[in-house]
Amino acid sequence: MNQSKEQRILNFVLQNAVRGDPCSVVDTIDKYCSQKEWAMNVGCEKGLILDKTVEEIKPSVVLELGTYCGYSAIRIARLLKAGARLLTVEFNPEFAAIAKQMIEFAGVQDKVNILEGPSEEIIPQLKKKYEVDTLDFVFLDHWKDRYSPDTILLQECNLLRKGSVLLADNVICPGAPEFLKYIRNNPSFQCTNYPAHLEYMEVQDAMEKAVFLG
Ligand SMILES: C[C@H](C[C@H]1O[C@@H](n2cnc3c(N)ncnc32)[C@H](O)[C@@H]1O)NC(=O)c1cc(-c2ccc(F)cc2)cc(O)c1O
Ligand SMILES: [Mg+2]
Repeated sequence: MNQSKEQRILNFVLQNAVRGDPCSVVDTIDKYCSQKEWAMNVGCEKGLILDKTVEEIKPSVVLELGTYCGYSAIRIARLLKAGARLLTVEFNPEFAAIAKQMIEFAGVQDKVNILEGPSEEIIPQLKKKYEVDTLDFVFLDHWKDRYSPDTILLQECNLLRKGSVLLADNVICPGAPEFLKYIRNNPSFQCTNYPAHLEYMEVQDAMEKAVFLG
């Protein structure tokens, strides 16, 4: 049974990155995906925008929607202060299994909890089952047509507080037009656009930051 692309990425990391060194895992994934096989990690250019946002907020509780292989979970977790935690949601069991191994190899497993299932089911469980009060930072990187319904769901579940920050990947490519329309016309959010490129490609993309005003 031939391996999946995600398994090949994991194997390349296990053989070439430094165990316990999150930066080397991130760099090794970028090396593989830029030189051998493209994959939908946020990548290094947009990854820097993600890093800066995390460093600015210094969040205690982070939610990521769309774990994939764990690349952005590792990027975020490596910057979290002691005691801070990342909850990352992935509904594809194969991807969740790859991400678990990637996160453990990077040595950030104590800060990361992978929640397997669809975001629309997990979000309503965050308060009771995962003991979340409110979220300081949310990284949206799952199905692009889920961005706005899940942003509404986060508000309905009282998971956002004044100052909570959302950061959405791919608002240009593949695109999240409904999300942009919703969030930019909503007086409860202060939006900023960060033009960039699709990971590992010279295709226009962008990230959108939205601060919840309460
Ligand atoms: C959606 C994926 C990322 C992951 O999200 C999980 N997922 C989904 N919906 C849910 C849910 N409702 N709940 C939990 N998990 C969920 C899934 O299983 C993937 O692992 N990301 C993308 O599709 C994606 C695609 C591109 C892309 C760009 C140009 C192209 F020509 C082709 C593809 C770039 C990117 O940067 C992406 O991020
Ligand atoms: Mg993405």
